Amino acid sequence: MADNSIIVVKNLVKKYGDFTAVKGISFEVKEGEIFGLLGPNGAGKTTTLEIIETLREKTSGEVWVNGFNLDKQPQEIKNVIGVQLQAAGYYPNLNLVQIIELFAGLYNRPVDPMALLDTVNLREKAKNKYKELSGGQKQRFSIATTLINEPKIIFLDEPTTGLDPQARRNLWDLIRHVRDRGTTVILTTHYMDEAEELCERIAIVDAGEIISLDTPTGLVDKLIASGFKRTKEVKAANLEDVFIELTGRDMRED
Ligand SMILES: Nc1ncnc2c1ncn2[C@@H]1O[C@H](COP(=O)(O)OP(=O)(O)OP(=O)(O)O)[C@@H](O)[C@H]1O
Repeated sequence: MADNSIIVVKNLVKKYGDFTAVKGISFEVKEGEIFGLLGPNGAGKTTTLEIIETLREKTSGEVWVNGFNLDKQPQEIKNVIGVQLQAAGYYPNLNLVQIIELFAGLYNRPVDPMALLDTVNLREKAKNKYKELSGGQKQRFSIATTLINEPKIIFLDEPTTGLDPQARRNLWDLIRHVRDRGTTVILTTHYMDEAEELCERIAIVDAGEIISLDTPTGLVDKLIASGFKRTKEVKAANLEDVFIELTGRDMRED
């Protein structure tokens, strides 16, 4: 294991009955990086993530997180990771501060809810209920919930799905900010631009296998070196550039 690998996955297999969703994958995530699992629907990204998070049983293989073995030290792993708490929406009558306090209680940790809400730019929504937030605000709040226990690693499953371009950029900035504070980030996405923009290294997952793993530039260079040529001429801007240029980078009531 390389010294700076905070996650090590070896020959991980997950079967659901007769169906093998994860087919013996191996990869390492380095401390302090943003690592992406990129792949189409059903590739096995969420399954892989949730096994590492101790939320799903694996069929075989080995996993270490921060040096802790998944089979022997799951509680130690839970203590150093932050997961998105989907349950936030189950508390319709609690406001954001109360939800944070509730989860901090579960983690048995003191927390400063306003400081945490500041991190994700939601201070002014502190007294609002979760259901009153927009899609982008919900996503930001869900990132805040990963940070409650001051984890070494956070896991984000499709963090920007369903957001508009401004909100996506805002969330990318937030994820980079979290990483800059020293937290390792592992995320899943099926957006190429997100992986390219945000991730230091990407594992491309398809049908339960890692078919390539490298930096975004490394992946593109490999393809070019193989003789690949685009059939269509590429313009210096794309439709998303047009949209951002016309509507601006400012956040909406996301
Ligand atoms: N609990 C389960 N029982 C049976 N099959 C499952 C279960 N969870 C996932 N699968 C199957 O395993 C495969 C991988 O699913 P997974 O959710 O890990 O993919 P994914 O890459 O995260 O996809 P998506 O991008 O759609 O979220 C899929 O074919 C899915 O139907």
